[in-house]
Amino acid sequence: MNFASDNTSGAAPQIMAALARANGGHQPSYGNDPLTRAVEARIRDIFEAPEARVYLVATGTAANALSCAILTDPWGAVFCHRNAHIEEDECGAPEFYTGGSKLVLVDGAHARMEPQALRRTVAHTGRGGVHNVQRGMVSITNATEAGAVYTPAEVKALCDVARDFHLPVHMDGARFANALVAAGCTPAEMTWRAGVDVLSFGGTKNGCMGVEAVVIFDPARAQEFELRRKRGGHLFSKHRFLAAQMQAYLEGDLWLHLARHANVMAAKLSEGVQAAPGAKLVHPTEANAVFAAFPRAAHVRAQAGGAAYYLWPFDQPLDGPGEEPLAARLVCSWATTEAEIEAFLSLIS
Ligand SMILES: Cc1ncc(COP(=O)(O)O)c(C=O)c1O
Ligand SMILES: C[C@@H](O)[C@H](N)C(=O)O
Repeated sequence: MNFASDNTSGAAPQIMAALARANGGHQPSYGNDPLTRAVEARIRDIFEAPEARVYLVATGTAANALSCAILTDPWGAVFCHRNAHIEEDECGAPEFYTGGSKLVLVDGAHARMEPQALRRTVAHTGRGGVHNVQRGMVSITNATEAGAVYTPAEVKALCDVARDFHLPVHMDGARFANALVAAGCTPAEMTWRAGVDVLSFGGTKNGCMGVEAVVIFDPARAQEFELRRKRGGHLFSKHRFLAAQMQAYLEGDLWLHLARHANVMAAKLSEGVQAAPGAKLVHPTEANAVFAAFPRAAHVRAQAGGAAYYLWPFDQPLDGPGEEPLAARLVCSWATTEAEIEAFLSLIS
């Protein structure tokens, strides 16, 4: 029973088979191979964006930090939610790769930025001239760090605020497939049609071994990304192995099938947890993660029974003071089974 993260799942068999198939003979390096060309074209097709530029990297943090670096000056603010991954879990990589941009935090329920809160925060920034950081860019996470999903209309509402201040928008889509399946829209509707300029299109959490695609909808921004990717040490020399994963991921809509499975498992788990004694959701279950509080005794039984998961927030101890129920983050993936869910529910009920 592993609900610790979708990062703990293995790679889907189709991905591993694709890696083995791609391992024959010699291929041009650094992304000059035919497989990479094919994947770039496929992604432009999926996003209905023939002018988009596509770049593969191996981690979501690299995708996010390099995306921020082409969207803001070092003296610019990166407006993001206070629980954004780029704020809480990337060890300052966005600040590092941008040359020192300041992350300016915005509130909103379920780690979704609230448009008026964004507007107020941006309006307040940079009014003191050289004495203040300037307005730089906006970064949205979809699905969010609290398992919620922005609809295209909600993405557009934030992008409209950004546009009013002439700011570009990045989307951290480490779980983009989960958000897309949940929202039931097209990739274009969830991104550039809503006003997103650059997308970190995740594959790793959703069944790949390690690949993320940065999709840059304005080709004028591409050259700088190419230089920053190489300079940052994120240009894979045996690039065919990133491309092979991404090609298999997109083949036959595998990416959507894997995400749908994870979301369905999370919905099943969420329903079961809510029926458990003393349990309640702390965030809505909209994608592949369940955020719920349940009694400490249930946590003790679950962990003694072999369930792997994190308390939420991550750093609180199970044996700390107090009697109130403790919250947990329970993440489902392409590999989650109904048997795992039934076993977990039996332990907490
Ligand atoms: C929302 C979100 N964005 C970005 C990342 C970064 O991905 P990576 O750990 O591959 O750097 C993660 C990691 O799980 C994540 O949860
Ligand atoms: C660091 C942790 O948040 C990781 N990104 C995960 O979602 O599991």
